[in-house]
Amino acid sequence: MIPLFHDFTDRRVVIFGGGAVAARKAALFATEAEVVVPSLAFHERFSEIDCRLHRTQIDGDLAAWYADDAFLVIPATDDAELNDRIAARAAEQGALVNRVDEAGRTITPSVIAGDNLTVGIATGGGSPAVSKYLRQQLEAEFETLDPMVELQSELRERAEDLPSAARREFLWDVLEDDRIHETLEAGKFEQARTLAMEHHP
Ligand SMILES: C[C@@]1(CC(=O)O)c2cc3[nH]c(cc4nc(cc5[nH]c(cc(n2)[C@H]1CCC(=O)O)[C@@](C)(CC(=O)O)[C@@H]5CCC(=O)O)C(CC(=O)O)=C4CCC(=O)O)c(CCC(=O)O)c3CC(=O)O
Ligand SMILES: NC(=O)C1=CN([C@@H]2O[C@H](COP(=O)(O)OP(=O)(O)OC[C@H]3O[C@@H](n4cnc5c(N)ncnc54)[C@H](O)[C@@H]3O)[C@@H](O)[C@H]2O)C=CC1
Repeated sequence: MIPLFHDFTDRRVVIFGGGAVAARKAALFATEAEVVVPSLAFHERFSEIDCRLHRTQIDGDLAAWYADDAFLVIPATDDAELNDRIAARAAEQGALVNRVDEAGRTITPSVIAGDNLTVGIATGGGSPAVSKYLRQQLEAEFETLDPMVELQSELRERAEDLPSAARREFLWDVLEDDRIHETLEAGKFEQARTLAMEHHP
């Protein structure tokens, strides 16, 4: 499987079923997309998620109707046979389908989303728990690496006029300077920038 990052702004995501798994998917996609959730019942977590809840009984025709203008459809009911039907009707409408009860062609990774840095982790459906475990391990690194992206973006601009080899060396000297990592981790961005500029040729 090949990871591909997609901007979900102005995309519609329809999640069928309102259980715990659906709520986790909704929390992720609602950060960008317009999320609609048809279901008979809704997990309490939905009260904190910015999405539209439609209380309804789902069948194949309704699934096709919802899928018509959806970019991504997530069949997330606890009824595998119903999920099969939703997936088939959504695919007919040309929507992407993310099954939650088996590894299909599209899967949701574990995500760490910083202000600047995004990490997505998947195991091809082999072990979602390992994806989650690695996400938890990497989250600690994020406190430094997320602001590091901001710093590096600035430095790339400041180093625009350097010959490309010198520019690359400057950026890597900053990346490999432990003092700068520690300073960023302490939340002292200005000080990190000053230390970084010491490497500027
Ligand atoms: C194929 C996939 C389809 C998809 O959902 O897109 C899928 C399928 C299934 N998951 C199952 C179980 C669990 N899923 C999790 C957790 C997550 N599952 C997620 C994604 C995916 N899950 C896709 C593959 C991702 C990959 O390739 O790694 C994550 C990463 C993203 C998210 O969903 O938000 C999220 C972690 C988010 C985070 O916190 O970082 C845990 C861990 C836990 O709960 O502690 C368990 C229990 C332990 C275990 O089973 O491993 C079952 C059995 C259900 C049953 O038993 O009934 C199936 C169905 C099957 O395997 O047949
Ligand atoms: N991808 C993942 O990470 C995981 C996937 N799963 C899979 O996800 C499925 C869903 O899990 P949960 O959210 O825990 O289930 P759940 O039982 O909490 O939620 C199912 C939801 O579907 C709704 N529903 C069922 N049939 C309906 C119908 N005909 N019309 C309208 N609404 C209907 C219910 O009202 C309920 O809100 C599980 O069956 C399992 O196969 C489970 C754990 C993790």
